[in-house]
Amino acid sequence: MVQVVMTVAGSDSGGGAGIQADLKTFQELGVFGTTAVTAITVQNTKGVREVCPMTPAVVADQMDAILEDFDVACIKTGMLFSADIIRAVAQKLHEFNRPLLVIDPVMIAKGGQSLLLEEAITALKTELLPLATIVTPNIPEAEVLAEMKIETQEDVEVAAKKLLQLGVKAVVMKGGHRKNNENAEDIVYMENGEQFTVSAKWVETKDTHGTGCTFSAALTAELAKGVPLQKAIGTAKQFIQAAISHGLSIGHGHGPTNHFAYRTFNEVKMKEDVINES
Ligand SMILES: Nc1ncnc2c1ncn2[C@@H]1O[C@H](COP(=O)(O)OP(=O)(O)OP(=O)(O)O)[C@@H](O)[C@H]1O
Ligand SMILES: Cc1ncc(COP(=O)(O)O)c(N)n1
Repeated sequence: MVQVVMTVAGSDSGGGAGIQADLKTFQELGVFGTTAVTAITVQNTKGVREVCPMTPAVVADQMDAILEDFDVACIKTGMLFSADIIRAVAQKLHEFNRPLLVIDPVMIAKGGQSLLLEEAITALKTELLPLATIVTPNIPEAEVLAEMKIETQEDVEVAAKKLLQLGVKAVVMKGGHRKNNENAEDIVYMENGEQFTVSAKWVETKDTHGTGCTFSAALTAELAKGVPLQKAIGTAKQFIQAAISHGLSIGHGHGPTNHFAYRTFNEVKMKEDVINES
């Protein structure tokens, strides 16, 4: 039976990030995607021109409609925009028995525009993160959530541990913003103290619009299928690596990643395992 997943995120009219990236990724990985739209963004590869948030009640109603009808195996959150929307989402998760939850703590678009109000950070930390199966911050997002500067490898670990203390079960510290990261390494910290890395090959490209959304959507799809966490993260890494390295080069700014590359270029799938135990 096909697994149903839901993304609670913003719409990207440019199609490379947000709800659109999530649905394309879900489709490619064989799960049935549903949505609760938190905001409409007027956006293309050159940036975000306008943000039009939904009311928290409409976000909650969309979640209700899906969760009372389908047996949703895994939910992911992306752009949540405001504290009120975050509270509405957290309340629905409690009401519907907290399914598996992937939180991509989206804060700032590649073009620099804010996708999360500053007033929402406390609600994200105190109301939503404690419900997470896994959270996937990039380095600037981890700095905000852990309230510290991240410069060294030790800083990455200290910040991850702070997030685990909020009640998150696992943290993927994504490496897309780390300097000299030629293995595109992401580091995963688990609540039981285990850690491992996933790595690939750094791709020199400007076409990275939606990398974080696509990675967390792939992870959501795999978890929904019952794949264990470590293997699910490995597949998500292969999916995003294929999507970046076969970038589409469309638009005039940061082009989108190629969501169908993982399926099309199966040499990537056959690559040796991306997981490195430490
Ligand atoms: N140029 C690149 N080459 C290879 N892998 C990359 C590259 N840029 C990002 N990645 C990988 O893509 C995934 C997403 O990481 P990234 O840090 O870019 O997320 P993000 O900043 O949240 O994305 P977004 O900007 O879309 O929100 C990670 O696995 C990261 O290692
Ligand atoms: C609706 C929405 N959600 C997420 C992102 C982040 O993606 P990026 O950092 O690549 O711009 C975005 N730009 N728009």
